[in-house]
Amino acid sequence: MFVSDCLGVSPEGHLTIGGCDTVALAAKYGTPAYVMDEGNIRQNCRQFKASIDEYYDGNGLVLYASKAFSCKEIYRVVASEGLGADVVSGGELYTALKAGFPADRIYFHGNNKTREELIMALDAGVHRIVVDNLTELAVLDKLAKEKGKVVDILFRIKPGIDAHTHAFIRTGQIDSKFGLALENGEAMEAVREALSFQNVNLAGLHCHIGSQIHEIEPFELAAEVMLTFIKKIFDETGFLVKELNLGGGFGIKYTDEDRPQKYTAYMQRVSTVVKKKAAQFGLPVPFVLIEPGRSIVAPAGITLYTVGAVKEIAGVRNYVSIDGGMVDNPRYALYKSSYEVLVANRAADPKDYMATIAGRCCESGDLIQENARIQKPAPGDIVAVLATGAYNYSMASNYNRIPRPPVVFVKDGESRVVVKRESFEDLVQNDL
Ligand SMILES: Cc1ncc(COP(=O)(O)O)c(C=O)c1O
Ligand SMILES: N[C@@H](CCCC[NH3+])C(=O)O
Repeated sequence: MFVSDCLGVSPEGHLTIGGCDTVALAAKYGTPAYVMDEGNIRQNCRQFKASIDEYYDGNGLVLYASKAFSCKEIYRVVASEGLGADVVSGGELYTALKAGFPADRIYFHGNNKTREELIMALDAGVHRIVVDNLTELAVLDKLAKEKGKVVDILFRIKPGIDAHTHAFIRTGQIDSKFGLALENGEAMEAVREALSFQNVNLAGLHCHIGSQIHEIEPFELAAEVMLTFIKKIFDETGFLVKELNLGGGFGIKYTDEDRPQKYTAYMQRVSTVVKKKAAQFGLPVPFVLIEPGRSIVAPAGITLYTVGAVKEIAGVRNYVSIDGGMVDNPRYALYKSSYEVLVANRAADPKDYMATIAGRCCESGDLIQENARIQKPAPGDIVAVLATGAYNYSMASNYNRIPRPPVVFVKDGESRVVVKRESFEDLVQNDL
């Protein structure tokens, strides 16, 4: 019935998540509020883990790409499910460490890590630093030398795959700010340099072709390109790359139009390519990592808002104003992303009203959805936007000095706050 199977409707016609009534949650925690079903997050972690174990014969690891949603509790949850984590900034690393996430399961990414972040990662003893470019490689080797360490690295490679997704979230093609290109010899030059350096150890390669991808073929192509590069490295230098991180990017269902692939189908088809190519090249199958972010947390989350004014502009459109907007979910403003929206206190009623859901910022583009079909709302109703568990809280801002909403975890009918609502005092705490 809904885009995510953690959602349902109560006998009173209220939307439920993780066995909790969303109208009661809105009354208890206020709105706007992010609500996430911990059970759904854990189930997603388990599905990825089980399928990587099955298709790579236990020779693989799932990393949670924590840019999708980062707070202390999510690191605790994914750590307890046996996943590693991909962090992309000093802030994410700090949060993970504060949550007690084991450093030896942390992979540190970023296309322009600062010197301070590299030092922080070295001091923390993260498992791998994913090096983006030659400048970073040289800086890292020097920093590791100063600390008397040898740091294990992966190189981020652009496999030259143009995945079918929004241009802003496509990353695998040569015209991308991320990583080292194969076409112009830059990637091979980086490998040779790393092999000549004393304080970096080339543990493996990484690629990530983009996000919200529904086809499996681009992932198969990327795996083939990466295996071919591993073979080229072996032939030209004699060095055997033992670890291959194939990134994240698996699409999820935001609306009924989305047709995501089953993750087991992805794992089955991509592992077949990896094994086939390794056999063809006479090389051992590398240790394989994947980095899902969105697909672990997005389906588990919803955002609850309260309706303010409803402006019906005859012959133009109906604006339904909510008490949040681009500050807590900038994805429509950025990418025109589609979402399913409904009135949570009348979830079973027909969606017979066309509404543009407008936020409260001083921006005409502050919209959550245009011309969406929802139940006709009245002021005071609770609106739910579905599948907001990824890239919502993590991309939220304080524009117009609006405090960020809380994050509430639900599970089996119980709820608890894992991130408190920001207060006005929080907003001024760094002001002098
Ligand atoms: C390097 C890297 N890994 C993993 C991810 C996670 O992607 P997704 O949330 O689409 O699974 C991203 C974001 O696109 C990324 O840049
Ligand atoms: N933030 C983006 C995805 C970027 C993925 C990170 N590399 C989104 O909301 O879809």
